[in-house]
Amino acid sequence: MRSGMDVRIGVIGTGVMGADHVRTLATSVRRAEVVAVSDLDQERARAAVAGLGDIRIVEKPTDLVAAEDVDAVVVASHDDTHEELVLACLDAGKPVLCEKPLTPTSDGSLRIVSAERDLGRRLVSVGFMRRYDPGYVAVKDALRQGTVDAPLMLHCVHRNAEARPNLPSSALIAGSAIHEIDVARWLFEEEITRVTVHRPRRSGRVVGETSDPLLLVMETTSGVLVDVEVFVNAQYGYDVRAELVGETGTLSVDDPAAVVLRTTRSRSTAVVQDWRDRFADAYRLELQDWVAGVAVGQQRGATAWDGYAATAVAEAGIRALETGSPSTVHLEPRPSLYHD
Ligand SMILES: NC(=O)C1=CN([C@@H]2O[C@H](COP(=O)(O)OP(=O)(O)OC[C@H]3O[C@@H](n4cnc5c(N)ncnc54)[C@H](O)[C@@H]3O)[C@@H](O)[C@H]2O)C=CC1
Ligand SMILES: O=C1[C@@H](O)[C@H](O)[C@@H](O)[C@H](O)[C@H]1O
Repeated sequence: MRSGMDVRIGVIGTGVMGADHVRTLATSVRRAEVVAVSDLDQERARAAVAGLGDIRIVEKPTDLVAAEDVDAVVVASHDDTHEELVLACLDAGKPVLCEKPLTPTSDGSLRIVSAERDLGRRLVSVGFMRRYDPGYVAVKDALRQGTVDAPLMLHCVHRNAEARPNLPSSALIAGSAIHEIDVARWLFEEEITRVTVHRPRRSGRVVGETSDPLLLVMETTSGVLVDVEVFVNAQYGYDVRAELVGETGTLSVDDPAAVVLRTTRSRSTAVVQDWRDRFADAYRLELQDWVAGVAVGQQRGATAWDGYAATAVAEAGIRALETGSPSTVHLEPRPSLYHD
């Protein structure tokens, strides 16, 4: 990294999330300069950089990783491309912020953990942005200060307005509930050991075979219970909430709606459409912290180990979904590189 200079960033994948990250980095993150993007779909790449100044489009993502003027990389392409691209970044010795999930399988994440361990320094951050959401951060701070004494349970709601037809049921766990998996590990600073998945009556609004909604129940090492309702065809909007129950009180994270409308004997607030509205601050703060870390040679946010552990829990959840029985989480020993 060039000391005192802006961090020059390349973004791979300029779809929904990648285009959002390009715009946020280019307009709202200090010391960040987006110099290049790459997408299989050139049209999407062009649209993502339009009006943002001099950002070049690189055809092959591996050329972007290798480019001399790229200091650090954001990976926001499809899940099944993450492993190869993150490993290419590690090969090139470049910091990388990879969108969640780190990889679709825990074996793939372990290969990244091994490569990073061999390198002897942490370069990988995973896009678990809720760690930056002011509501979740306030809960973590309150928990640390002992405001509600020891945690006993965490109740979570995770609803999307609608999902694509025939979304695999496993995606409710590996694509959506993986955020709650990460939140629970991060809040309680302990691992999840067992997952049970219940299938309530299926919503008649689901197009295709998806089993929707699902209810996950997870247990942590010390016995905290975490339940997550995942409902990706909830129709009315995007709704993510959580309530932590402690020994002396509760801590809730609700949708931070800005305006309360009172009219003709009613009181209402809007429900957002999707995660880009709900977590806009979290994405910006995550990118800001990542860039600040890259500038001083520090890895920030969720690590490759966190990415691996979350995927291993999601895998246990998918086994539980398929078998109808509780499933134990298998984790390899945590390398010393990830002990702080
Ligand atoms: N942190 C969060 O809240 C969210 C994270 N995500 C994650 O972000 C990633 C992207 O998701 P979306 O933007 O929703 O998908 P998307 O389908 O809108 O965009 C993905 C883009 O990647 C491109 N792409 C695919 N393979 C590529 C390759 N090998 N090289 C270059 N470009 C390639 C596609 O052409 C597409 O433009 C996924 O990993 C997803 O799980 C998605 C939504 C929210
Ligand atoms: O990661 C995300 C999406 O992929 C997923 O589909 C949504 O359920 C999550 O809330 C969002 O943050």
